[in-house]
Amino acid sequence: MKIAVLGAGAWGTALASALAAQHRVTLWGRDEVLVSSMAQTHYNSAYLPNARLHPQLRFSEHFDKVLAEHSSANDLIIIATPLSALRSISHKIADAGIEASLVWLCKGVERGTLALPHQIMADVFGADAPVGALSGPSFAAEVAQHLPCALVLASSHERLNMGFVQQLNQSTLRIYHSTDVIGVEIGGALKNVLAIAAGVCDGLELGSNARAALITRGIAEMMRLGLALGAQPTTLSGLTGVGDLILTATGNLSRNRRVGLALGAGRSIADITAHLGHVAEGALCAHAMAALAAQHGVDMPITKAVCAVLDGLSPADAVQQLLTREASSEN
Ligand SMILES: NC(=O)C1=CN([C@@H]2O[C@H](COP(=O)(O)OP(=O)(O)OC[C@H]3O[C@@H](n4cnc5c(N)ncnc54)[C@H](O)[C@@H]3O)[C@@H](O)[C@H]2O)C=CC1
Ligand SMILES: O=C(CO)COP(=O)(O)O
Repeated sequence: MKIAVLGAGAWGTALASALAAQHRVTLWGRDEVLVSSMAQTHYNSAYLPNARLHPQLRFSEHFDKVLAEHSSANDLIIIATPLSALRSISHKIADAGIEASLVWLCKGVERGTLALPHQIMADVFGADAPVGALSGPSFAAEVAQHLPCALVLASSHERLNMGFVQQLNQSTLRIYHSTDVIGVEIGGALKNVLAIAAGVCDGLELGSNARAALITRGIAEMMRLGLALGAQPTTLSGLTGVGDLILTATGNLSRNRRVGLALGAGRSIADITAHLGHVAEGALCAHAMAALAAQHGVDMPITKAVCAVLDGLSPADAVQQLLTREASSEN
């Protein structure tokens, strides 16, 4: 299969390299200098410096040319930018009038509109377009080292749901299919916010009991919001929900967890993001997530606490506020 990956950050690069073992893959990046250096060295020095990229992986900085080469219904285009760029890059793809299927990797809720990624795509391409979300517990650095990883491709379109899933599966990359796009996207968006909370908890050295409690109560928030939006409980407890939360809340490769650790250690969010070098979607969408929950009348105390810390409340005070809420039933 011919695949174009648009966006040469950590995840786009790692996935493109993994898929290049079985497909003809072109990685598009907007930074000419980085693309040229990747083509010469087969390393992405800016976003994934320790992984040698697959020798068959192709590179390009020519957006229109890459789209023209992946314009048929048999081709797949994977959008690997942060959520903030999904709408603008999708409009550029729509302008090209191509028939390829589209998959996005970003996780989050759009600020302002409170749209999930699939709603952004429906705005741009219409409700019946062959599009889908690829999500799940997947640190880019591990996928780039060919370590095993399981993902979910969620789409309501037959072409993606069965056809492409079969073709994308390979020995170290197991891809399940799902039609529960909302469930997959809510889990992926919220786990980033909850990973910040877990990082804060560990940054404050509150112990393993506290972290287990926080993650479990985070799952309760994920279930409440997901169910209110029409997600299936089995999706929320699956790879893209609880699975990705376990990874991101406990694994130090997570940028969101590292944001939380640094907040817990007393650093400001402005200082942390200025030095992170990557996107931390949880920090960008925590307020939108809280607004979405409020819109649906869903109580999300941990998400609200993360928003308060991002707004400058001291992490210790945020923890005190969480712990001293009125007693309530667990369920
Ligand atoms: N890194 C990881 O392990 C995983 C990341 N994700 C998600 O994938 C998305 C991308 O993450 P990463 O690649 O890790 O981020 P990153 O911060 O490593 O790289 C972001 C890339 O997007 C590019 N970009 C930003 N705005 C753009 C625009 N308007 N047009 C074209 N390119 C643009 C940047 O130049 C950079 O190459 C995020 O939503 C993230 O949550 C999902 C699963 C795993
Ligand atoms: O989504 C991810 C793993 O599945 C990556 O998480 P971070 O963005 O926190 O690094």
